Amino acid sequence: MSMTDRHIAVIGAGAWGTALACTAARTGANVTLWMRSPVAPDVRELPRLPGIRLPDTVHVTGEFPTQADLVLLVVPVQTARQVSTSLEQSLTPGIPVITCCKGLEQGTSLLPLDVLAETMPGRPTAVLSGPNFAIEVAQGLPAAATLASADLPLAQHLASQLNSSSFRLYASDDIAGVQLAGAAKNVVAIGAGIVIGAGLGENGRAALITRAVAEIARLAEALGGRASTLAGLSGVGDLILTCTGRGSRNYSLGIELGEGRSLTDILASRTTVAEGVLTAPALVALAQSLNVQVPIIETVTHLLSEKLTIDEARSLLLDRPPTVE
Ligand SMILES: NC(=O)C1=CN([C@@H]2O[C@H](COP(=O)(O)OP(=O)(O)OC[C@H]3O[C@@H](n4cnc5c(N)ncnc54)[C@H](O)[C@@H]3O)[C@@H](O)[C@H]2O)C=CC1
Ligand SMILES: O=C(CO)COP(=O)(O)O
Repeated sequence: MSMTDRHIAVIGAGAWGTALACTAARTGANVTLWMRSPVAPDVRELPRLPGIRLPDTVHVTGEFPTQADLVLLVVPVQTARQVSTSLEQSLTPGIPVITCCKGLEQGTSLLPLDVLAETMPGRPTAVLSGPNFAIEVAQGLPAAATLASADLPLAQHLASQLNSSSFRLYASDDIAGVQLAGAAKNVVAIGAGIVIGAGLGENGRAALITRAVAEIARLAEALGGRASTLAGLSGVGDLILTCTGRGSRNYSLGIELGEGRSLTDILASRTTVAEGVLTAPALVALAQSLNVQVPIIETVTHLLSEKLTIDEARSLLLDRPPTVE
């Protein structure tokens, strides 16, 4: 099959789905982009990424695909169960689905691939995660990400299908580590934003990010993942981007919280998803069930639910007994 005979289906036309449709089109594939409220076929600019013109080989549709070479699921993680359940009814068995969601399901604390194992049993699946602001990927600026599957040859095949000269993909088989890193970095980014918004300084932010790596690595290992994954694109890579880049919705939400705005006010003024807000309590529940200590993630969760003030949170983290690194 030539590269141009391929069909990549993208489910979800938010910022990230729109960007992934653009990068998939750059591989030479034909792309269908599923939208809840589809626009007319001649509309070439979508609301979540204004200023980005969709390539001619991207076709926007309101119909789920029945056939494709691979499918990217790019919806907010809290809707992954509902959307994948509907998708499963039309998609031919055996077609691989790659989740691009970053977060844990509220209530169950399940990682996206565990949700798909329930809604799409038996289907080959993988996860895509890395330091990737949608707008830059859509513009074709250089970026890289990890594509992980429990089946490494499948991960390598899928990575080769999405790889291009602007979007470089690395294969992995550490699905627990990659998914957990992608979920947790959103919570850590809220914490990093709070540090900056409250004027606590860049030293504090660097310390918070670094100690969070240790926390996430412990959790990843408890779930059967590898601590070394945290040194990769889905770990430190995405923490660097999301905990320092003003383009991050989670980090900017944290900054506003640190400046004293209430979570309710901030969320009311936004239309885009900040996955860390609902993932934070789900991560705490997961850590408790695995008996893993996650003081930073727990503190951010308490700040979000206003169980702690910023002053109390600062004391709680800094007054912990000294330990070895
Ligand atoms: N924006 C980014 O730079 C990146 C986002 N991600 C992840 O991708 C996922 C999606 O994020 P974005 O595209 O940025 O979100 P977004 O906030 O830009 O858009 C979300 C989209 O999902 C749709 N949607 C909401 N509820 C739905 C439902 N019940 N059924 C179907 N569609 C529904 C909305 O209409 C909207 O188009 C998140 O898990 C995010 O963490 C990952 C990497 C980069
Ligand atoms: O996942 C992202 C970058 O890798 C996007 O981060 P935000 O969801 O915080 O904007």
